[in-house]
Amino acid sequence: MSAIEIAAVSKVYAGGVRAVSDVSLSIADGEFIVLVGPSGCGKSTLLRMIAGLETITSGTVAIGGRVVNEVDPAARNIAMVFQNYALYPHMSVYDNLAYGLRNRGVPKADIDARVAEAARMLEIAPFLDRKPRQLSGGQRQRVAMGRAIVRKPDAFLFDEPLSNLDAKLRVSMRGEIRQLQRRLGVTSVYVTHDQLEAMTLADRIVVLNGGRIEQVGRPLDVYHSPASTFVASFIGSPAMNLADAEVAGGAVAIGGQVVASGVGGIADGKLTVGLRAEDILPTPNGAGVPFAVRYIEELGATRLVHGSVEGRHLTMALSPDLPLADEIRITVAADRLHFFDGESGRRVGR
Ligand SMILES: Nc1ncnc2c1ncn2[C@@H]1O[C@H](COP(=O)(O)OP(=O)(O)OP(=O)(O)O)[C@@H](O)[C@H]1O
Repeated sequence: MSAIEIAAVSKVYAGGVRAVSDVSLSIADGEFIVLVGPSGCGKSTLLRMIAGLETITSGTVAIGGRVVNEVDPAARNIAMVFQNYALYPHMSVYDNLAYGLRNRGVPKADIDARVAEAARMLEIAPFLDRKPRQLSGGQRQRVAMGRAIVRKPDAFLFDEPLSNLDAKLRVSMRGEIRQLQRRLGVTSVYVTHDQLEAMTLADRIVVLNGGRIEQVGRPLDVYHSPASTFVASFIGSPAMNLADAEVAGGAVAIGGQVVASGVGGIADGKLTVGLRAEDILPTPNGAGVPFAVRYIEELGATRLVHGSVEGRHLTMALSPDLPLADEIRITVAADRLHFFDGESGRRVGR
């Protein structure tokens, strides 16, 4: 087990693509870090630099206090789990698990014990004699995890390990990975573009945008206090509503309609206001501002109502028990609003 220290790391690929720019991050021993962001934001490149599969253009990566920039991947004592499992098709599950240990000259009795232990933890003991093609996707993913575990690495690196699985299996494997990581206490770095996976797995989320860190924080802190419009629209489903707004004397207006008043700590002027779907509230008896309903999505436990205030698109989440109407009136809890600079998109105020 080891801490990982990433200091001012950049990656420029041949041809001049700047994939990672000046990223610094301290990952504590035993911590589960999830790198999340849209396609092309540089998360795989950053992970591959930690693994040693990609050279580092500038900056340093240290694992367990040792700078590893020039250290071979095999000598970094990390284990990588890929989305395509990377199992040897002609070998049995047992041999897939034992392969790396045999190569390192680990005694047979030791190998047997480690494989048995991993197989028990992952509930793949009945399949040790099978070939990978005789397993389901979820079982193959477990074997890939097992191969990482038996090596007793200083860190696990996961590159979208669940993206080949169907939605239901992804949810259950997500839970398994989280519990396993907690039990083993191995420092882990996990790459995904799925914000829900990031929210549910991470001790801390690292949101990347264009090769730079946009925000680092615990999942709920990022959710409740996004540092920018980019993070606000990326973390959370449905995405946070963002609208141009005018603040004057603590009153917040969207399209001239005052949706909240008594807002403290925000200077008068034009801003981007952010509001979560669940923070837009229907008002009874003609109070609040008119919200024109466009269409509705029934999700079972909640109902997403898409509509607009003065032509500005907003989505609200309502209880399915409430009666439906073409026009509802709404308000917003003043303390639930987020404010962002209209130009830079950075969070302002609270
Ligand atoms: N070998 C390479 N040579 C040149 N450019 C590359 C190379 N690999 C990646 N890139 C570029 O670097 C940027 C970051 O790519 P990277 O694969 O790290 O992103 P990502 O966030 O992991 O995306 P995805 O979720 O699609 O895998 C992209 O613009 C990509 O086109």
